Amino acid sequence: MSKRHPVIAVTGSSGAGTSTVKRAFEHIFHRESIKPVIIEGDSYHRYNRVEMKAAMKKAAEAGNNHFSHFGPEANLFDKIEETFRAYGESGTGKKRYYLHSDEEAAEHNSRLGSALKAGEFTPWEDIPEGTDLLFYEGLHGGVRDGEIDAGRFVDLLIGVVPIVNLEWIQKIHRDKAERGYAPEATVETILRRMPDYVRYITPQFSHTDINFQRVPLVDTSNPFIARDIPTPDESLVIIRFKDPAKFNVDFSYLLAMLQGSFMSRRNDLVVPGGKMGFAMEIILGPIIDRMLAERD
Ligand SMILES: Nc1ncnc2c1ncn2[C@@H]1O[C@H](COP(=O)(O)OP(=O)(O)OP(=O)(O)O)[C@@H](O)[C@H]1O
Ligand SMILES: O=C(CO)[C@H](O)[C@H](O)COP(=O)(O)O
Repeated sequence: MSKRHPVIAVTGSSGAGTSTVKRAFEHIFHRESIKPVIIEGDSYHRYNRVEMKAAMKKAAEAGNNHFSHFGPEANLFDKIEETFRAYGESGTGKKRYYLHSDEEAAEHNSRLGSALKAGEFTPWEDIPEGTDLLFYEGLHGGVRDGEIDAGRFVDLLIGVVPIVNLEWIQKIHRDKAERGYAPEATVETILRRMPDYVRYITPQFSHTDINFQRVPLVDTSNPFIARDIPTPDESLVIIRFKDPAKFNVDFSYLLAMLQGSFMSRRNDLVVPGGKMGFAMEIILGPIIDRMLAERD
């Protein structure tokens, strides 16, 4: 655990909503004049898009149809752990980006003067000096694999976990709207990733400090034909604290502030979906403030 250089990680499956939660954090950082270095989990993929296709084909020829972006073969788990450790020790490290789309490629090409294409990585760059904290958002912020345990160097580990039907609806919609993938292709991806999902994604949520689990209140029985993502008002969010005392969580205060909220278990607070952003601000803002105030 670091005090001088705190590390915060938001971890969740593809389509879970970690990018959406990142935006809530960005509001907190902006309002509190906090200078983060933001690390995107997809930058720790092992292969670019062309290489990944070739690696999947090779694995399939050897009888493995489950080679996926969720597992250790297609990611640099050791580098995630090393980045958290190095930043925690010295506030330094390297970062890069995986360019999902032409828009993202254009943005980085104009910054770097490069001609990178969608599906490629930017070169590794030094993390700028003088940042207040490292903020990771992606698939594997708390991943464990053999000797690797990325979460041991994380000061605040947050899980973003809609129930799985909702996660798939969100993934299918986002992949179509923002990444141009047909729903059938996304369903194939979900199927291919399932063994790694169970082995490497879900176990993280037993080690997270706080989980945000969105639960729809409308029928999502067949996520593969759903036309719309249930709206915030059509959902509840279960917020589960692993150890409320660790972060001085005051449930009475939260219940009073969050109209319509209730406790469903000793550590589980339920809030209306539309209040998720507000709940994040009043829960996470003070935790981050304290983390920064306690820096030695
Ligand atoms: N709380 C929410 N309410 C309504 N829609 C949401 C919510 N969270 C996420 N979504 C929607 O779900 C889709 C996926 O969300 P997002 O892009 O944040 O996922 P992600 O976890 O970052 O995925 P990836 O890791 O693959 O980039 C988006 O269309 C987003 O608008
Ligand atoms: O969201 C993802 C993982 O979080 C993507 O599936 C992954 O980054 C690969 O992207 P693509 O298949 O578009 O190259």
